[in-house]
Amino acid sequence: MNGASSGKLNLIISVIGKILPLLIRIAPFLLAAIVLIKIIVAFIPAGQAFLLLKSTDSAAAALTGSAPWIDPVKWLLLIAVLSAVRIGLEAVSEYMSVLLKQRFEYRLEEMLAHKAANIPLILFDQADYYDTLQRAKSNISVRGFRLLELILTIVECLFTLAGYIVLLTQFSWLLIIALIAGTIPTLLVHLKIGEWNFWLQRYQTPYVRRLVYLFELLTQRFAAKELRIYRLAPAFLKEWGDYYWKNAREQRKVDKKSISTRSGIDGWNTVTLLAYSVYVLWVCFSRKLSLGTFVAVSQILSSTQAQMKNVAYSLSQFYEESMIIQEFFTFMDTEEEHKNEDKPAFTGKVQEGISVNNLSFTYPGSTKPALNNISFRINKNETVAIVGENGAGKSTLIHCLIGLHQSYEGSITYDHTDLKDINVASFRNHVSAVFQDYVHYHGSVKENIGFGNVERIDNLAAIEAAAGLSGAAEFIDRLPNSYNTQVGAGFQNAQELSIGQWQKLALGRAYFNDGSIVVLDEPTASLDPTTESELYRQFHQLSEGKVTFLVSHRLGSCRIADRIVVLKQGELVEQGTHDELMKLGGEYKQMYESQAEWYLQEASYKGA
Ligand SMILES: Nc1ncnc2c1ncn2[C@@H]1O[C@H](COP(=O)(O)OP(=O)(O)OP(=O)(O)O)[C@@H](O)[C@H]1O
Repeated sequence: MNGASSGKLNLIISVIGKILPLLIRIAPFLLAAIVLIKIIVAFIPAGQAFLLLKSTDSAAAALTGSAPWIDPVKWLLLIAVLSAVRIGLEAVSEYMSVLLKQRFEYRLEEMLAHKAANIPLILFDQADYYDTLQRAKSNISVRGFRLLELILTIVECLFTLAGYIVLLTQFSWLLIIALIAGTIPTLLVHLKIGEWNFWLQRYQTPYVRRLVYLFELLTQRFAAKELRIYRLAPAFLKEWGDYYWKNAREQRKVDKKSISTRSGIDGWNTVTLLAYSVYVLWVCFSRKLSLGTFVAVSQILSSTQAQMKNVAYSLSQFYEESMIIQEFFTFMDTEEEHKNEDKPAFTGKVQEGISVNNLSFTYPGSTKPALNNISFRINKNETVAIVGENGAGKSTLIHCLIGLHQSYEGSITYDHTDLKDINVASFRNHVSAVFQDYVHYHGSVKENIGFGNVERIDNLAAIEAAAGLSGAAEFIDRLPNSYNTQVGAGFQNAQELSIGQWQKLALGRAYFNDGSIVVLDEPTASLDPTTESELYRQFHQLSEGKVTFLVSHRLGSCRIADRIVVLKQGELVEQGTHDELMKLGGEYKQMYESQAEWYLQEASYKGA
């Protein structure tokens, strides 16, 4: 066996080795019953071929008057009984397959979703991750079950072939060897075709993702406004069409090659069948065998060739599917976030302070660090404002501080424990966050706030209190079903909210969570001035007795912070209180004054 074939075989064996144990764990009895039925059904054609021989011979005898006419009828009746048994067993096995399929599909999708929820956040920023995920999830459940169907088809065909071969041993060994040898080209050709299709799919993954993205731009709500205002639809449609036809052209090329190769091999099979038939005729003639033998062997011949072709085709399909399923298992091998389950739990509250020492972080694939050698300290119960121009590294710093990015250099210590030595789940239990890109949960208002702490999600009084603090209560009371109103466009009977209202719900989540570490990354970007002022007025309610990280471009709001950290191109350039930084006359003062200037100009313009 050459290297390429052993590689194919290894792949097939390795995939079977992963899929079968999974199936056995999910539904051992169902699987066993289906396999048993397939094996019984597999022997029926050989039995029918034998009965055909008997019925043909007894019909020939009845026609010459040497046997009663009822003899062939008995044999024909038995053939019909076998057909009925086959139909009944196949129906039972089909229904069992539906049951098995549901369990199997559920398990594969559950594994995929569980993995995606536990991999490092950083992977979500990498194209490679999306390509692997796209390949892993592309109809994974359907494909997974298809593998099982193919295994069962191959098993059934092999048993049917075994039955035929037992019958043929009585006739000619040479014919058996010729039949097996004649199948090898068919098998190789189908494997090759499977390989062509797989590599095409693999190569096209990024283009297919682009296609899907463009189609979503054209059809989904998030881009609908800009598409109309900037009249972008024709350009996107053209790009979508270009990608569509690029992929289609490549697929056509592979299909053309596959069809012509397949036709060639079908031609070869026709020629070999003719040769086998002539040989059978010659054997029957020279050994003076009965007409029934000739008819039965001829039927076995064409059935054997069809079954062998089926095995070859199923094997090639299996190989193609195996290569795709392999992507699923590759994805399942992705290393998960460090959970530090064996490490001590977080104390629940910062008792002394947090130290950031020489913290650096570089995004994968990037040559420039997003954070470069940053050091500062935060005391207990302090509010720290992190400011800086766009792209300075504020969000990245926050993600490191709360352990969402784990692959940083340097250290972050909470009291005297390194963040990397704290049990992650216990730490996250105490973090409340409003991220810049907070989520719009398409569900009820109650859930949108309650997701801040799912363990207390049924505590409506606490949810209402959180909504009161975040400024959401007022608009919630005006909603048709108050806290039970379904929100988020695109679902039946759901009401869409304004961006500011969504942000108030996100703030409500943070209030409801009541963690001792609070992250507010642009928490008021979409709030109206009155709500924003109110939020900062009652800021102590959110931050009292806690450590709060606040990112805001509205520098006026940073005055409530005990400490301000100024970032520039990933480096910490200044830190201190508002007054200290104003006195320093550096980056912060310049930013603050350029913003204040605008308000002053506005005031003088109004006064004029
Ligand atoms: N996923 C990513 N992959 C590579 N580089 C990234 C990624 N996310 C951010 N960056 C880069 O890291 C730097 C810091 O980004 P970050 O989002 O932390 O800035 P920021 O100060 O929060 O900006 P803004 O004020 O615009 O929100 C930027 O140069 C940005 O281009």
